[in-house]
Amino acid sequence: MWRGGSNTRTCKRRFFSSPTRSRHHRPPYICRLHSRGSQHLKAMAEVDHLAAERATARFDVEEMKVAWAGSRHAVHVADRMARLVASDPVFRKDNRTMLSRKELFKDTLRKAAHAWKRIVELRLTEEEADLLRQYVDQPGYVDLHWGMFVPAIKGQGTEEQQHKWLPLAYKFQIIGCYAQTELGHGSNVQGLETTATFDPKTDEFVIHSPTLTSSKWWPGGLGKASTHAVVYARLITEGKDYGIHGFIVQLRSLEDHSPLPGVTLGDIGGKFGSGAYNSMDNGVLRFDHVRIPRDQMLMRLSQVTREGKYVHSNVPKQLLYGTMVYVRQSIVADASKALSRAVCIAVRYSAVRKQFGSQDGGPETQVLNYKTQQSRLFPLLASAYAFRFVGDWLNWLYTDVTQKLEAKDFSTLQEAHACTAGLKAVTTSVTADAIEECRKLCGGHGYLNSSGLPELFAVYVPACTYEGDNVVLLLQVARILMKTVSQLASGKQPVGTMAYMGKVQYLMQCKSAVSSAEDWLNPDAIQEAFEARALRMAVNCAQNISQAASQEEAAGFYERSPDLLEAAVAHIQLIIVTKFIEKVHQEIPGHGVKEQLQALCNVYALYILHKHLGDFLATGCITPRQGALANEQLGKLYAQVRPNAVALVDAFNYTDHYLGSVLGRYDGDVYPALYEEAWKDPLNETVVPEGYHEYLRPLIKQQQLKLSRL
Ligand SMILES: CCCCCCCCCCCCCCCCCCCCC/C=C/C(=O)SCCNC(=O)CCNC(=O)[C@H](O)C(C)(C)COP(=O)(O)OP(=O)(O)OC[C@H]1O[C@@H](n2cnc3c(N)ncnc32)[C@H](O)[C@@H]1OP(=O)(O)O
Ligand SMILES: Cc1cc2nc3c(=O)[nH]c(=O)nc-3n(C[C@H](O)[C@H](O)[C@H](O)COP(=O)(O)OP(=O)(O)OC[C@H]3O[C@@H](n4cnc5c(N)ncnc54)[C@H](O)[C@@H]3O)c2cc1C
Repeated sequence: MWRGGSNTRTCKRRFFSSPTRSRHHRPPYICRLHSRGSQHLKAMAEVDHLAAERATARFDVEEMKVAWAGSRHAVHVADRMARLVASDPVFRKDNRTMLSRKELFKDTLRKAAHAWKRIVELRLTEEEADLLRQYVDQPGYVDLHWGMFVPAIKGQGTEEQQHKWLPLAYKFQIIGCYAQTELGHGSNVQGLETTATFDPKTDEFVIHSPTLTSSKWWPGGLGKASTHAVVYARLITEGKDYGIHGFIVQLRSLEDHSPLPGVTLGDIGGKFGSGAYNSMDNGVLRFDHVRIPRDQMLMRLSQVTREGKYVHSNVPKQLLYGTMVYVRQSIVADASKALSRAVCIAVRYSAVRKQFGSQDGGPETQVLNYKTQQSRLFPLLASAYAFRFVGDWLNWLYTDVTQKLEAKDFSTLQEAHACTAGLKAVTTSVTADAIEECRKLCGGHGYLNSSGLPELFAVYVPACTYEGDNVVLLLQVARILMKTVSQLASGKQPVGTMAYMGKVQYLMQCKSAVSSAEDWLNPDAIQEAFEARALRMAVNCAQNISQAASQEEAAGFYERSPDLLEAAVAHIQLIIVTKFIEKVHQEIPGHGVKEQLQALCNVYALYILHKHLGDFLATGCITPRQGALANEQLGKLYAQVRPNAVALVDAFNYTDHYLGSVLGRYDGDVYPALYEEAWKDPLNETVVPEGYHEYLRPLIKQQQLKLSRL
């Protein structure tokens, strides 16, 4: 029932079925020096400025690529798709931040059309097509069409409805978006105001926006591109409001793209940053009594009969939220991609950049050698790997839950909701902050658009808000935690990622046995500390809520919500640490690969412990001395990561095109690239700037005149 999204890692479905493939190779970087700006620089031969760094790696990078990507097949396909995109001039993106909004939007339409043409020509599989979409790396209507419109129909449409609408969507004969959020309500889905009133006389629903605040507001692809939408509206039949349901509504003519009668739509305007999410036409939509046939209500979960009777199938009504659950799990996988891109740029540049420390005219110190740089950067590197592995696990969980739902087993619905909501919230918040930290780690040059980091940040930050505001989602996790704690007394054994709570007697009083820094390398010591902290924080919250004198539970929850947020974060961090530990316990081939992952796993866990030391100490599961030992061990781990750092980011296997950063270039030759990039700015198109004769010259002349009068 949540057959919304396919697991693209395993899906081999071909859009078209011939095996013909073209091979593309990474073009060697040619340093094209700008004619005006760099006459004094000689064209340089290709040099690997990071070769010395790569030589110090103590593991097999090719095998680490496999561990990162998930399989040899995944490395191969990703490699092929990345090169295919990088070698195609239509997918150029280095000028993106200089385009006007209109140019950027047209460029997005062009890229999407070209991508589709290549997908058809090369007969790519769904897995390959999705990778191609990712490497094109420009948000656009196709994301919502494939990522939400199609999944909503698959998950909430009947067989008949799928049969009718999906072939049209698969061939782009219609373009769809997901129109849920309104001007007045986004987080509170039950508060949406758009109405869908059944008219038994004509066998139609009348879709209407009764107030300004009921205007649909934000849906991506709605503003300019979509012909159709899945619209969420209050279903009213026989005079009764049955709450939110999904409806397929045509918005624009399939002939000339003009809005259909009764439909008002447009783009909601420019967004944060240059380039970035401005390629997306987030839209506004109002309905004035628009009529659609009854069979365009998505009727898999509930139906309205010809006579207007409302019938709800015997399934949980939360299945209506299935599309959001699907996208939330894919957002976790995306977090590791965005974070690893930022970290790749910051690590490579930190290895190239030198400041201070020159002795007797010798070279200065690579900034990567500063312990402060390492203590800011290596936890982010470890987090990228942690998010990658927890993302893989979440993808598995989602697939598993989907299969269970198909068999009408709803027992894991709550687990899926808690994990997708919580992991979406934690990974996106950490990633957004980490991209900004990587910008600072790159010093002044990180602030240039050509570093790639400002745009990456601007395009990424809305992930903290869309698909559920992170605070709202963490409060959902907290509610489930409180429910689980309250059931412990009745002897009900928690399952899945909450199973550790079943060890309540032990975890509430255990004391860590760590007595040396090395003891923190023991995964059991880490696991126990994280479990004890998460459980004790949850139990403390539950006690405080119940003690909130004479208050109702909801009021107590409201009062304690800041603490509940922290308890939810602790629970989610435990999941991430657990999944990383489980990953490292698996058989991992390749010289030194397992050892590196082990080190990164320890960095991730001990960094969290160090950062949230207050939580661990307050709940009493570790002592201040044990906290200090964890920090001591962390320092040793950073030293262990240092010689491997560049190779660890090479293992992400990103092309220079995808990274889109002069600072993160594979060859580390950043200075000529920075220099060259500066000259491409439109301001440098003329030597004397436009406006000189109007504003600068008169000013200077006026001052000169004043001076000459003195
Ligand atoms: C050319 C190239 C072609 C390429 C071809 C490629 C092909 C490949 C295809 C793959 C493509 C993939 C692309 C993916 C890209 C995706 C891009 C995404 C971009 C993102 C754009 C953004 C979109 C949006 O933002 S959409 C709008 C999102 N909105 C929200 O998230 C709203 C948040 N609010 C809520 O979810 C709810 O209001 C909530 C949960 C806060 C409260 O709900 P409520 O109904 O009021 O309920 P409540 O009382 O709190 O809870 C009741 C009960 O229900 C349980 N619950 C809640 N939610 C769920 C759930 N989701 N699942 C299960 N259970 C749930 C809750 O726990 C309560 O339980 P009980 O306590 O037991 O009653
Ligand atoms: C780039 C982008 C793309 C989007 N794409 C789509 C799309 O394709 N389709 C679609 O339907 N929607 C889309 N959205 C809308 C998005 O899903 C909503 O903006 C999101 O769900 C947050 O809802 P809101 O805007 O109502 O925030 P609000 O809920 O108004 O949040 C405002 C503040 O209130 C706080 N808050 C709210 N409720 C609570 C609470 N119960 N307890 C404590 N604090 C609370 C929040 O934490 C936040 O700090 C998109 C949004 C963005 C930014």
